[in-house]
Amino acid sequence: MYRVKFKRLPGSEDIQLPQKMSEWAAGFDLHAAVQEPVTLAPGMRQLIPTGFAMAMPPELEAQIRPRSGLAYKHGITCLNSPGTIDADYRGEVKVLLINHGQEPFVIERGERIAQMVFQVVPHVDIEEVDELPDTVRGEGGFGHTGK
Ligand SMILES: O=c1ccn([C@H]2C[C@H](O)[C@@H](COP(=O)(O)OP(=O)(O)OP(=O)(O)O)O2)c(=O)[nH]1
Ligand SMILES: [Mg+2]
Repeated sequence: MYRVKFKRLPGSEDIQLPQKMSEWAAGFDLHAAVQEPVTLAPGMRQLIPTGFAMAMPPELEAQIRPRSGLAYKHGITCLNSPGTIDADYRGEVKVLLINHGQEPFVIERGERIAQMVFQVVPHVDIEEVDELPDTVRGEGGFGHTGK
């Protein structure tokens, strides 16, 4: 079990902190901390505040992912999916939504707009070399094994 600290930001006291909607949900739903309803016209993107900042242990990252219901019903998704929240980021968590649908979509204050999934991220040291170890695959890729 990892402990992650959440801090509500000024003006967002009424916004629900990220919340799991079922016991074993992978994601914590994120709520829109928009002051006024925001209308996303078809094809448009908007950075939506969530009203909180957080601090997690350095072995974690958090991914911001779309909600499938919004994607299926309205074409609303995260443009940079999955968004990456670094363990050392202390700014407000924001969600970059895009409307891939045909209709304008209104985001109301407090609405659940995306979800956040925590992951353990291996920290890696880079070593520059002249030769890489051989493999059977070699440089084959991008469908070289067939359809
Ligand atoms: O959907 C997202 C993606 C990122 N961030 C915040 C947290 C993350 O730690 C920071 C930087 O994100 P990223 O590394 O993806 O963006 P960048 O363009 O590389 O910016 P930077 O130069 O600040 O790292 O922005 C969000 O709030 N929401
Ligand atoms: Mg970056």
